[in-house]
Amino acid sequence: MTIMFNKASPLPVPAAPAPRVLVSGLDAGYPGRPVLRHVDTEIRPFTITAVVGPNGSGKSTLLGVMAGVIRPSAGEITYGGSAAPAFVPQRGAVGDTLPLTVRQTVEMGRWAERGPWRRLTRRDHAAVGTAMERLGITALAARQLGELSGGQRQRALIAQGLAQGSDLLLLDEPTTGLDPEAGERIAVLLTALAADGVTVVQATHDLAAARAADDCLLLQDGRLVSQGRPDVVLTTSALTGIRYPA
Ligand SMILES: Nc1ncnc2c1ncn2[C@@H]1O[C@H](COP(=O)(O)OP(=O)(O)OP(=O)(O)O)[C@@H](O)[C@H]1O
Repeated sequence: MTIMFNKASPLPVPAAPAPRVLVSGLDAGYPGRPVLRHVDTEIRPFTITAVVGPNGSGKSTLLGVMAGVIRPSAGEITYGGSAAPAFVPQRGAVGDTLPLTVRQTVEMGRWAERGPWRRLTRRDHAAVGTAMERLGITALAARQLGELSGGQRQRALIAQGLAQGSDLLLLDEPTTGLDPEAGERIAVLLTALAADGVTVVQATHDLAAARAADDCLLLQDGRLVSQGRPDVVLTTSALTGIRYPA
């Protein structure tokens, strides 16, 4: 007797989602100071990508290009989404002597859409309130930025980014200089944001944060020397090679 099996038709392989950011052949830097050279990479949507590398390797420059504040000298950057990225600069780059309350700081996140001089609408206030709540800083709303701890100030800056309502959040060293508890709080928050559909890219010197990311980009002297899962990128030899303490 011959038993005939129906040949199973192959299951359709789900297509990988389009990258949220696609970087091809990118060169960028500053007048008279080329930094990034021939960078090719893509940022997967709804993930956390850690950009790592030694001081001066070009992490902030890459974020600046993705944020649209540094113009590439060659190559292309394309976005798989319509919302402009929200950029959260290094905490040290934001003067802590500015006479701004936490609420005013977060409200500045609405300026891109509203402009600095127009009154905020009810929708703007709702976005600001939601961002402050999400970051656990509602009770600090009336406090001056300069009176806050490093972790609180960092959360105010992330809330400002969130208030922009973008699904692409670019953060420059969000946990640098924070105590482990404050850093962990931010790490948990970024994970929750990614789960809610935000694509997160963070430049970081924090090895724990890099290891917890979905993807890592390792820069050295402006070149992307490795990219992929953290366990593949952050090998002992790679970390020794870039003079990170392993
Ligand atoms: N505004 C600027 N004008 C000229 N050169 C700059 C400017 N900003 C950065 N650079 C230089 O570009 C190079 C890359 O700097 P970048 O800030 O991107 O590195 P990084 O990896 O983020 O460093 P770090 O870990 O210290 O923050 C460095 O050599 C730096 O000195």
